Amino acid sequence: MDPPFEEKYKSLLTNTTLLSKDKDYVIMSDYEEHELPIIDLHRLTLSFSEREQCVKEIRQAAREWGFFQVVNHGIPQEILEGIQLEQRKAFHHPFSKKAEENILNLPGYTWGNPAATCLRQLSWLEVFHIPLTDISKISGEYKSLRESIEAYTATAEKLAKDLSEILAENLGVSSTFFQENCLPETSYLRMNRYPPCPFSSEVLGALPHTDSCFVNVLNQDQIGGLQLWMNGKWISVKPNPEALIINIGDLFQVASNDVYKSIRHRVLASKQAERFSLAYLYCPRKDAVIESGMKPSMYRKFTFGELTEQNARDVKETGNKGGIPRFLM
Ligand SMILES: C=C1C[C@]23C[C@@]1(O)CC[C@H]2[C@@]12CC[C@H](O)[C@@](C)(C(=O)O1)[C@H]2[C@@H]3C(=O)O
Ligand SMILES: O=C(O)CCC(=O)C(=O)O
Ligand SMILES: [Fe+2]
Repeated sequence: MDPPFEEKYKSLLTNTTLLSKDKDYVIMSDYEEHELPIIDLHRLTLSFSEREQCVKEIRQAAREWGFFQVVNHGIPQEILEGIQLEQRKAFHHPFSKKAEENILNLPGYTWGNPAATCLRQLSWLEVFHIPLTDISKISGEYKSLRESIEAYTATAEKLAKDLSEILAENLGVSSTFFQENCLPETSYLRMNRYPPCPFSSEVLGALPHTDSCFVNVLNQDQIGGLQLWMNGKWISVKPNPEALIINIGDLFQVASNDVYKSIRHRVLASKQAERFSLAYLYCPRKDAVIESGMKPSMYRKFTFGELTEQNARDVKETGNKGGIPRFLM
C-alpha cells in the first residue's frame, strides 16, 4: 500500500478494545452541516459605506464564528488552479520518493502520525509543511511547483495582510505591525492530502487543533470533512467551490483578548475519496511580540518564537500543542 501505514494502523486498532469516549475523537455517522458566513470582498474597493459594511461583517464573523468564507478575494483563478495541480503532482510521487528522497529538499514531509501509540493519536493525512523561508531550496525537476507556490503565496499574503489590518484596526495594534512583522518569508504553506481511509469510522484525517498564526487562508476541495467545535459539538462545514475559507488563529485570539475566536477544528477521513487542502498560515517573525492592547489583558505578552517552541515541546511530551492557554495570566 502506498502510503504504507495500513499494517501499523491495523494493529493499533485491533489492540485497542474500546474507542476513546472523548468528544474530540468520537466519530459519528452524521453531523449537522453548516454554511459559513460568506463575505464579498469586492465591497472593500467600493464606496465608503459599502466598505464599512464589509468591514463590519468581517469583524462580526471573526467574533462569532472564527471561520468565514470570502469571495472576490483577489487570488486569480489560474493561480489557484496552478497550485492545486502542482500539489496533486507532488503528492502523487511514490511514497519512497516523498519520504526518503525528500523531493522538495525540505524537512517538512510527514505521513500520518509516526509517533502514534494509541487510537486517539492516529491521523490519516500526508503533509508538506513548507516554511516560506525555504522555498528557494525547491529546485530542479520541482521548479514548476516552486513557481506555483511563489505565485500563490504572494497573493495569499496580500489577502491575509488586508484582512489582518481590518481585524486589528480597532484592537490598539500598531498600524504598521503587519508590514513590519509578517514578511513573505515568515509565513508557512501547508499542503495536505487525505488518502482514502479503510478505517474512516475510527480514524480522523486531521486531529483537533487550533492554528498557530494570525489568520489561515484555507483552500479546500469539494470532498468535505472539515469540522468545527462550536457550542459543545462538532459541526461539518459545507464546501463551496467559489470561496476560500479564512480562519482566525491563536495570535489574533490573544491580540483581541479573546474577542476573536481561534476555533478548534478537525477533519474526518473518507473511505472512498481522496481529499486535498492548502493552508496559508500568516505568521510573524519569531521575535515579534504578541500581546493585547486591551486592559486587563488575559494573556501575558510573549514572542511568536516562545509560542512555537512551547508547542514543539508539548507535542513531543503529550502529542498535542498546549497553545495559548499556556500564556494565560
Ligand atoms: C492540519 C494539521 C495541523 C496539525 C498538523 C496537521 O497537518 C494535522 C493535525 C494537526 C496536529 C494536531 C495535534 C498537534 O496539535 C499538532 C501539532 C500535530 O502534530 O498534529 C497539530 C498540527 C499543527 O497544528 O501544526
Ligand atoms: O484540510 C483542512 O480542511 C484543514 C487543514 C488544517 O486545519 C490545517 O492545515 O491547519
Ligand atoms: Fe488547521
